[in-house]
Parts: sequence; structure tokens; C-alpha cells
Amino acid sequence: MRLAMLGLGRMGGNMARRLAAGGIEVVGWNRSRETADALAAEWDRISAAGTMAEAVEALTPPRVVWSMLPAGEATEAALMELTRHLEPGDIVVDGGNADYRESLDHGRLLGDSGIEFIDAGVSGGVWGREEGYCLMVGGTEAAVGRLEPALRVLAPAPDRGWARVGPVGAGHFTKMVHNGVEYGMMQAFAEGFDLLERKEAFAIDPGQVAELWRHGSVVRSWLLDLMADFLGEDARLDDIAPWVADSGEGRWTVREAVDSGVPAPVLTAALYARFQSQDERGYQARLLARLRQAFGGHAVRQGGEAE
Ligand SMILES: O=C(O)[C@H](O)[C@@H](O)[C@H](O)[C@H](O)COP(=O)(O)O
Repeated sequence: MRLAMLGLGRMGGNMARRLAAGGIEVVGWNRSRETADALAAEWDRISAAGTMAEAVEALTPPRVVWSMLPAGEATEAALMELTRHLEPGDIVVDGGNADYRESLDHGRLLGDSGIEFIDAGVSGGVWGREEGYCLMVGGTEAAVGRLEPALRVLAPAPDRGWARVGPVGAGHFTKMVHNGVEYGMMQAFAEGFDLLERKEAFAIDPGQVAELWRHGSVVRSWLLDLMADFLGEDARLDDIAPWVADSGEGRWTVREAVDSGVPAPVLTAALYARFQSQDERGYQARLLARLRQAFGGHAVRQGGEAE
């Protein structure tokens, strides 16, 4: 099988490497040509294309073009351009973290030109290249069937770690919920380890507990494995700023919960904890402190110091 990979960043580049190692030929395209050239120089089964049109030309119909471009404008522009180069029967896969509602639109847009659209939620991060990716795939059975050789190589095992979860939209919907769960699990660990670390009287080593919980405990998990690794080296995390980014999936999950009336207090609280960490102005907390002072005469800290 031969496919084109658009976007050779952390995810796309590593996926191209895993595909090539698994016997799939990859035509790579990246906004900066040098990245594609470097990857092609590294691997026999990867070649570089200078333009999207060139990448498409290097394939034989019915073609498969897999996009790992950032969700939003970059993906939007690529899909518009692909409609000009592809033919009916070709397949476009979007493996980015896109909003499933946009993927539904993309499915319709490409469908109008007879092009099959597959939305693939991809989990595994930087470890995926070695360990394999978990792939949550939405699309027609026929299109997903044609993509199967690539899915079998990308997944941790040929028959495990990938599945068609439903029609177009279902892949990114499932990945959105997956990330909501990810937020909740991460937040639960963060709160638990904060409690452990703060109990000065017991001087518990968080790294030791993370390692301990990996064995036989009901909360063992891959996130815990990762934590045990870094806490074992530096449990204080003094060099890490207390600021946690969020890329959208958590927000979409909470919006979905509200729209469908599904109670999701844990996922919502986890998202808000991230917002709190991003709040460098601290206006909320300053207002609270001031209000408390106004009604009760309670002390406030000024300029960061206790009064
Ligand atoms: O399953 C995965 O591999 C992750 O969910 C990944 O897809 C996610 O995009 C980033 O880890 C950051 O996501 P946030 O910026 O929303 O935390």
C-alpha cells in the first residue's frame, strides 16, 4: 500500500516512520519542504513531495491521503485544495484532533466530489511510534476496509487498538470523549498526589507511591506509569510552571455534555482546573479576597505578601 501523509510534525512524522517500518510506502508533504526531505533521506519507503498536488500525483487511484495537519485553518485549507486534485473514489483521512462537527462538514464537502472522508481519532502521543497508536475511526465500512492495511500497521497490534466506531464524525467524536476522560484521570491523579506531597508530617515520597500503585493497585494505568517515571527523578517539579494548556477537546466534551444534558461533573471540573491554572491575572481570586474583606473586614494579602 502507498499513501500520502500531509503534515510531518511530531505526530505525522512518527506515523510516517511507523508506516514505513511496517511496509507501507509514504509520500510525505510538509509546509516546510526540508522536513519532508529529511524524513525521506532517513527512510527508504518515504519519499518527499514539494506540493500537495505532487503528493497526490505520486499515488495511484484509488488514492489515500492522510492529513495530520493541525485542526482548524490548516486542515480546512488542505481539504479545499485536495478537492481540486483528487478524484471520485479517493479517500481523505483526517487524523488531527478536529471538532467532530467540523468533520461532519468535511465529510459532506468531500462527499459532494465523490471523495470518501474518514475521521480518525489518534491517541498515543510521542510514544505511538514505538508502541503503536490507538485509532478511533469514523467512515463508511468500504472506505475503512480499504484503509485497513495502514490501520493494522499504525495500531499496537494488527487486530487490536483500532476500530471503526461508526460513520463519518464518530471517530473524532470518540476521540473528543477520550480526551475528556484523559482530563478527568489526569486531574484525579494531580489532586491525589498534591495531598500526598503536602502531608509534611509523613514526608511521603510521591515518586515512591506512584511506583507502588503501578503494581496490583486498582488505579494502575499508563498515566501512572509516566508519572512514576518522572516523579522518581524529580518529585518536586520546581522547574515546571503551574500552567496547563488545553487544545480544545476538553472544551468540546463539556459543551457536548451541556448540549445533551449528560452530567459530567468530573470532566467539567478538570477543564476548569486548567482554566484556573491559565489565569495569570488572578482577577477572580483578587475580587473574592476584596469582597471578603468588604463584608467581614478580613485581611487581604497585598502585592503577593500576607498583611
Ligand atoms: O490521546 C492522546 O494522544 C492525547 O489526547 C493527544 O491527542 C492530545 O492532543 C494532547 O495530549 C494534548 O491535549 P490537550 O492540549 O487538550 O491537553
